[in-house]
Amino acid sequence: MILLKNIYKKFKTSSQEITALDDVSLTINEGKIFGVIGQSGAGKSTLIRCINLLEMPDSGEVWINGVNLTSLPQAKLTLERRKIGMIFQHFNLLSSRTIFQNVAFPLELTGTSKSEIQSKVNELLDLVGILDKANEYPANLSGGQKQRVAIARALASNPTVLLCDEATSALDPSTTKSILNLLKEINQRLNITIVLITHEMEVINAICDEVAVMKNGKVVEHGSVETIFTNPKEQITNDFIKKSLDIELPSVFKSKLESDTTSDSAVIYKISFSNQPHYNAAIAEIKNQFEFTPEVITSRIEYAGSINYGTLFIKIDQLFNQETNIENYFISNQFNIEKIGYVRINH
Ligand SMILES: Nc1ncnc2c1ncn2[C@@H]1O[C@H](COP(=O)(O)OP(=O)(O)OP(=O)(O)O)[C@@H](O)[C@H]1O
Repeated sequence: MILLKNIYKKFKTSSQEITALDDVSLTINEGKIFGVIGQSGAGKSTLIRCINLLEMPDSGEVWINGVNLTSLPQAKLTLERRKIGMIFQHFNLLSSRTIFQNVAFPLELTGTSKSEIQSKVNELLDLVGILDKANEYPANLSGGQKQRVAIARALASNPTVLLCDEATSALDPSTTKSILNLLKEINQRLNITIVLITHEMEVINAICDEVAVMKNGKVVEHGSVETIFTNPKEQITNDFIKKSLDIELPSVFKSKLESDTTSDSAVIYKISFSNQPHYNAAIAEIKNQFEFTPEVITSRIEYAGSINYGTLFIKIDQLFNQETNIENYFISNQFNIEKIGYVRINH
């Protein structure tokens, strides 16, 4: 378990004093994947760096598995730090060492025997899926492969905690997905507690059990991902959720969008919902009640645990005179519905 108690951290520059962490307290339970989200400058990096004391808090305590790291003398702290692995946005690999030698590095520092290093590094490279790259240099690897090496290196000292500092921010969406899947697999197979920081709710949604939202150096809201997604209390949390779900009206409709209705117009609505039956059920019920089926132009549904979130655009031809009924149907069934504009049917 990781316990942060009343952590404060200020930075002084020549012109100002910045409060990066302002009385942050958090409990991160063993074996969980805990995400910290916030905008740039919110204090996420400072927070994660305070967990392994790469950054020393001005005051407050950091406890890991019952040990108060903030009270330890340097030599003992060095030993405790070995139980905390860390990976970074830009991988931080040693360019003059092969992949094997990069992963072996922390083991060499602790005086591990050559034969032990050989078997441990091979085991780790196999775990992260790049055993075949053992003799390559980092320059010859893709971003995703480099992050796999960094993960293997971070696991070399058998840590109980893995800190991930924007570990997927430099990766494309499909590589991000594969690295997040790998982190989830490691969490489950090795029971390692993972703390990750990100500015994307999709990352939280993909693998985290719990989330803390940071703003101006404070944790403004935290809880299980399901609870936060279902019932966000802060505007900033709402904004992150919305941003992660947002879809655009396809350009073919956008270019024809008008603000006023005409005799041959169809209305375009944007509809959003959470924790609801699939929108297909609503469309089927509308067809049943009003003998008219709205056209779904585009849609997106995501899940946070068992809670779904969806956004869709629909088009309703005004000729059938059903748009008010349909609007009311969505409103009374707890969907948010917003009229975006009109498109002419015959243009
Ligand atoms: N070494 C430093 N010296 C001075 N100011 C710093 C230092 N490190 C961080 N800060 C300041 O502390 C605040 C919090 O920074 P931090 O890097 O923790 O935020 P962040 O949420 O991780 O942002 P980002 O997503 O942009 O990395 C910012 O205002 C930043 O400018």
